[in-house]
Amino acid sequence: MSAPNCLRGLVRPSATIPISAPRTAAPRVAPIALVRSAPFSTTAINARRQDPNQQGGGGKGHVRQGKKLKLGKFKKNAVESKGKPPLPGERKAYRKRITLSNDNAIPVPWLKDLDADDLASAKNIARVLALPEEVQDQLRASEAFKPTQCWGMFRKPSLLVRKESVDLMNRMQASVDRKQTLRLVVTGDKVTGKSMMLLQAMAHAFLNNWIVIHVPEGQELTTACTEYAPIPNTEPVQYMQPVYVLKLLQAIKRANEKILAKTYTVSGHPELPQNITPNTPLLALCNAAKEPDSAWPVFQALWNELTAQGANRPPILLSLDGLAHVMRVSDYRSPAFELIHSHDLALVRLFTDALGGAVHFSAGGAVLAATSRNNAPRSPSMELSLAQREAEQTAGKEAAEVPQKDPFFRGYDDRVEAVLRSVQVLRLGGVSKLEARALMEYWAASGMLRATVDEKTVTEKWTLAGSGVLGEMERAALLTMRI
Ligand SMILES: Nc1ncnc2c1ncn2[C@@H]1O[C@H](COP(=O)(O)OP(=O)(O)OP(=O)(O)O)[C@@H](O)[C@H]1O
Repeated sequence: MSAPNCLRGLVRPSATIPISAPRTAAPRVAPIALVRSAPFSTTAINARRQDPNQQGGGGKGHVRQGKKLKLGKFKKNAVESKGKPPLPGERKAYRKRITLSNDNAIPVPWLKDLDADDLASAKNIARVLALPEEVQDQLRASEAFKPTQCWGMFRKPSLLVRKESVDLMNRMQASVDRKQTLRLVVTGDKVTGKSMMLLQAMAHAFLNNWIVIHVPEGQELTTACTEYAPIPNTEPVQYMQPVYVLKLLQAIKRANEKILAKTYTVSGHPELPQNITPNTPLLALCNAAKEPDSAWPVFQALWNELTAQGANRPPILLSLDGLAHVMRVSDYRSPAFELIHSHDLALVRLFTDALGGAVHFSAGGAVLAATSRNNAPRSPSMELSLAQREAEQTAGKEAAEVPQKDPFFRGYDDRVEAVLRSVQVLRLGGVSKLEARALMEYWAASGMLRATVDEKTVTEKWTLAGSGVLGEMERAALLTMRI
């Protein structure tokens, strides 16, 4: 209300009080004391409500009594704040969290820990063996366990020794005996146990004092989710991924600490931030990488040391899961905004060179890769090369026709074919009924399978799981128990 109106309201006599009420003979005095001012109000309706004489609608103005249109009556109440939002990376850490033990599972009395040569021994086929604690730590540091696997259901992380496991470990052992490098790709249908086969190879390597370098997900290198920078003086230009390499170096250090402390450099590395002289433990060399900036030069120095010819080195296992991701053009772009081929990323190049046979380990070793069916881009050249190698491998046993390129398809990649020209292929399928029974007996002994394990149940689950595909068997038998 404006100021003049307010003042007028204060002095105006009320309409209900007669100005000349006490008509007496007394001299007329202006009845200022009797004047009642209208109550202060903000609107005409309020003024009427506050005025007792106007109650009941006696006034001239119309007060609407019925329903009123209320805008926004269905608007949700503001959501209450539910505390602190998760920090960056917290959700991902939760998603990738690995639980290796379940206190509610029954301990299996007959479960034995793995020994150095258990995985290479044919007498252990169709047996379930547990991972020793030290190896669990090493595998965890290398990120060999996957959140999609069923580790969190049992008291102790254990694995089934398959016919193929023994075959692979024997090939690895034979290559070390001959001081050669086994180059092999594990492939097969969905959830047939390819990642688990890599894990078994790593467990065998750790138990036999090899140095293990493992790239847990090929896609982390090529989907443009980590920083990259061109490496000076490389032609054609190669790119380093400093943050990823620093993480990898730390994983290598944690997983191979004991063996790196006992292995010494053969040459000096004055180019590194911390001057490394000959005869320094490789562990100290790994420790020289404190910042992403120095990670790639340190990794290169470590790799040169590990592959130094004539030096006293332990056998080396280099492995990668999700091969298809590194067998294609990556999502990174060059300064000219052209897509970068995965093999121009220095770390991927290092792996593909080793898989292609360009690297020789002085004490022998293995370069292993596993394909994945869960999350993999199409790589026609990789598929074709693996099919060709497989056909060539079986050619001696049966007359298999080697698949040829489709002359009308233009999506083949020569660089991929060159890498996979001479690799061995290990195809995984379902397990035998004997192996399936061993695993089901372990599930039942742990209290996770509430059925009598007999011929009928084993056959039922084995058949339901597409002839013993391990991931499917878990789905058929343990799905209800999955945490
Ligand atoms: N040797 C084994 N012993 C016990 N369990 C196994 C073994 N091999 C595979 N499994 C189980 O089978 C499931 C699938 O295994 P894995 O993750 O290795 O499959 P994969 O072939 O790598 O799958 P994808 O095709 O999705 O990449 C896992 O839950 C794992 O626990």
